[in-house]
Amino acid sequence: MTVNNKRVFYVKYLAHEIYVDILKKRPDVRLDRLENETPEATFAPVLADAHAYQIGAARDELAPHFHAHAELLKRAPNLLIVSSNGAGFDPVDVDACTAAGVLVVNQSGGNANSVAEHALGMMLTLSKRIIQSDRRLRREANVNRNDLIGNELKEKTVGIVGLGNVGRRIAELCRGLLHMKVIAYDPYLTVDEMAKRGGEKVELDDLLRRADFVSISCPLDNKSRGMIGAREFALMQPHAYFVTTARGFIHDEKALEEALRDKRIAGAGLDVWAKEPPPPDHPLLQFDNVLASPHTAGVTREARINMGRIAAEQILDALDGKRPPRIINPEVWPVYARRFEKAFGFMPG
Ligand SMILES: O=C(O)CC[C@@H](O)C(=O)O
Repeated sequence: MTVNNKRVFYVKYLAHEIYVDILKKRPDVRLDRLENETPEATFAPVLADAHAYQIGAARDELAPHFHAHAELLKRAPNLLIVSSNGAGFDPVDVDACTAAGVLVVNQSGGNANSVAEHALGMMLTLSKRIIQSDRRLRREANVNRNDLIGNELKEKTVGIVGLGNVGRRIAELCRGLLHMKVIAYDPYLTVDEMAKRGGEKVELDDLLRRADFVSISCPLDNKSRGMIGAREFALMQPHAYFVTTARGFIHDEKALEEALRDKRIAGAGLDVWAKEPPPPDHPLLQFDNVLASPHTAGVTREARINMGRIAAEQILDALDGKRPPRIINPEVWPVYARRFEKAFGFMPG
């Protein structure tokens, strides 16, 4: 085996050590670690050499010069694969990668349970008014319990937007654990596929009108960007909660602020933001009925280990000439295969 002929680089703080451990076991792989603070000039030689690049999934967390855009790709002529640490791949310009013959993979499914549990936690916390109870108890001597009447989730309707890995797990938990009714909007799934994933297929407007909890778990793309705005919040019931663990920009923050101010909905659970992390004086953080987290739905030990392992396996698949299972741009394969052959002397299968 040729030593060190496959070159991988990753941005340090984003990768779990299991990722490093797996790749380090391979004598044919040279692994370069960069820090998020590494200046552009320093990583130019690494870039010029690299076959594989492990990148973060959240846009604002990664220094802009690390984003996999056309400029970066021009300076990385040997690059075969860009791999996002998450299910999302915000810092990756997929079209530019496809044009350059570079495979893009994500780690979809690796953090699905963690994200779904977070969505469920938000629904429970909001509905049972746990945060409000906690806050009031800390500042008031005689809290009136009747001000804090909550609702059970049992037999309520959850409307899930996007029934992929995360949405499906939310559906399972809501139905199985809490005996909720599940309706879902996902234009990519048929009625039967939806039923297999435990949801009744409905259109988005219908979902917004019927749901007691609206939970967003679809990817951010051109179709979902701005999908939930003033019109959509107006369709929701006044007692309904809006929860999102997907991406900022799918919902319009200004419209949500207005819906909350006008009491058109009961509250919101927000893990994702247009700008992350949101500043403490963000208007949405001023509402007592907003439960907020800084994109931590998938930040659990278990998810990090899963994601790191899957990411390392997919990088090795690609560098060993096997087709990784989670390709975002499968149409690139023929061009990729020719580039791979040129680099390693055989066609990937
Ligand atoms: O960095 C992470 O925790 C992953 C982000 C998560 O939203 C995902 O895209 O899977």
